[in-house]
Formats: sequence, C-alpha cells, structure tokens
Amino acid sequence: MTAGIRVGVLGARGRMGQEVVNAVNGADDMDLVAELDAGDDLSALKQAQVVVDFTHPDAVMDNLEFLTANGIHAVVGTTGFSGERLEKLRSWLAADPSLGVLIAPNFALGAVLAMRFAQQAARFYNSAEVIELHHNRKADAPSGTAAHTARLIGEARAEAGLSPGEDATTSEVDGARGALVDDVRVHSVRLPGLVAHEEILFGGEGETLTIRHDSLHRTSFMPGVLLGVRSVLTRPGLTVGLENILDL
Ligand SMILES: NC(=O)C1=CN([C@@H]2O[C@H](COP(=O)(O)OP(=O)(O)OC[C@H]3O[C@@H](n4cnc5c(N)ncnc54)[C@H](OP(=O)(O)O)[C@@H]3O)[C@@H](O)[C@H]2O)C=CC1
Ligand SMILES: O=C(O)C1=N[C@H](C(=O)O)C[C@H](O)C1
Repeated sequence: MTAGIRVGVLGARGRMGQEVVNAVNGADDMDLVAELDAGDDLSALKQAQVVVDFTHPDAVMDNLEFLTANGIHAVVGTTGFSGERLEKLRSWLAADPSLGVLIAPNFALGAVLAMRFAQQAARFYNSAEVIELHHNRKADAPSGTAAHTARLIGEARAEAGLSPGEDATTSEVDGARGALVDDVRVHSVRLPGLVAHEEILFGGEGETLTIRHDSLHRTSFMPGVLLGVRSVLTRPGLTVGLENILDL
C-alpha cells in the first residue's frame, strides 16, 4: 500500500477545522498526522507535507511564517489577506522555490463559479452590489468572498472603461448603503441559522441580473479543500483562488 499525503490541520477544533479533519480521515490518499488548535505547539506540524489552515485572520500570518520556514506546503481558507500580506508571503516563499501555498477565499465550487460569472457580467453593467449573508459567529465583515467578488467586479469594470452607476442617495443613516470595496457596495447580514451565502446583483436598462450561491453545510467546502491538498504539492509558489486549480 502506498503512503498517503501527510496532512496537518490548524484550527482543528473550529467549525471548518472539524470538517477538514473528517474529510481528511475519509480520503484514501491522505493520512492525518496533526490536529492543532489555539495555544498548541506548532512543532507537531513538522511531520506534515501539507497543512490546512482555518484559524483566524489575526493568527494566519504567524502560522504561514512557521510553515514556509519549515518547508511545509499550505492550503489556507482563513480570510483577511490584503495585498501587503500576500507580498510578505511571496517573500517567504522566495527562499524555497519548491514550496507551494494555496489561498482561497472560498473553497465551494458554486461560490467560485458565482465569482467567475460576476466577473464576466461586470463589463455589461455600471451598477452592481454584493450582499453576503453568514452565521452570526463570523468574526470578519464583509466576508473574504464578498470582498474578492467586489474586487473582481471593480477590475472588470475598469478594464471595460465603465464607471460606477448613478446613485442619487444624498442622505443616509451610517452604513445603510453598505461598505465600498473597489467602488462596489457590499452589504453584510449576520443571522443564526445561516451558513454562507452570497448574492451579486447587477442593474441595467429595464432589467436586473442576480447571481446567488448558498453553502447550506460546511461539507460544501471539502471537495475544494481536498483538491487543494492534492494540488499544492506540485504547484510551487503562491496561488490565490481555487479557480486557478479548476482551470476556469
Ligand atoms: N475559504 C473558505 O472556503 C472558508 C473560509 N472560512 C474562514 O476560515 C476561518 C475560520 O472559520 P471558522 O472555522 O468558522 O472559525 P472558528 O472560530 O469556528 O474556528 C477557528 C479555530 O481556529 C482556532 N485558532 C485561533 N487561533 C489559532 C492559532 N493561532 N493556531 C491554531 N488554531 C487557532 C480557534 O480557537 P479559539 O476559538 O480558541 O480561538 C478555533 O478553534 C475564518 O477566517 C473564515 O472566514 C470559513 C469557511 C469557508
Ligand atoms: O466564515 C465563514 O463562515 C466563511 N468565510 C469565508 C469568507 O469570509 O468568505 C468563506 C465562506 O463565505 C464562509
């Protein structure tokens, strides 16, 4: 029998981490070698070839510094990646050209497709807004997925030479029109009972287009996470977005 990919999980007691532990245990080609959570000694990860991180935006950079310094590939779902953070990560990776890190704002196939469809639609509409809806235990707003979607829309608009659509609002209660990400309004809803949901709305002459994705259970993220673990071993450098691995 061939040995499986040795996988470690960071954030293993969290909502996503527990699902990852189950998914890795259920994968014939993987062996779970470490399950760590807040406060645990990272040295147990040295047995792993790939570590999956679903922790917290405040913790993920320290984790990645340790992983890259110890030659361990990483698959990261944790949110909070600014351009500055990505640059720092690239500089750590430069020291070991064989090492791969995959960061994906969303590992659910439908969410990746929804972002791609929104990117394609954006050049046809000046007006677009994003509504993301999540469970009320989520730490960050807007969601990483919604921020990424807004950036993709902003870039596509700029490439097409479009400016943001007309908005006659002159008086508003603070926050009523959402947050601006790359000139796209993003609205965040937090409610118990929800998991992870996103609507991207476009408005044009006498019509609207709505693209919606719903993650109804955290198992929706697992095929993408396992694909990431299998792929990162042969993808040196930094990859941002599962769309690159799905070849979309
Ligand atoms: N890319 C994607 O597809 C998805 C991304 N996410 C993102 O993943 C992240 C985690 O989400 P979720 O699982 O819901 O959050 P949880 O709060 O349920 O889980 C996070 C876990 O990480 C632990 N933790 C915190 N700091 C560290 C650390 N330094 N080392 C190891 N473990 C640590 C936490 O411990 P403690 O509670 O004690 O602090 C907790 O057990 C968020 O950023 C979320 O947005 C979520 C779903 C899908
Ligand atoms: O915290 C969550 O739950 C999720 N976080 C990610 C995000 O911020 O986009 C991915 C998904 O939306 C679930």
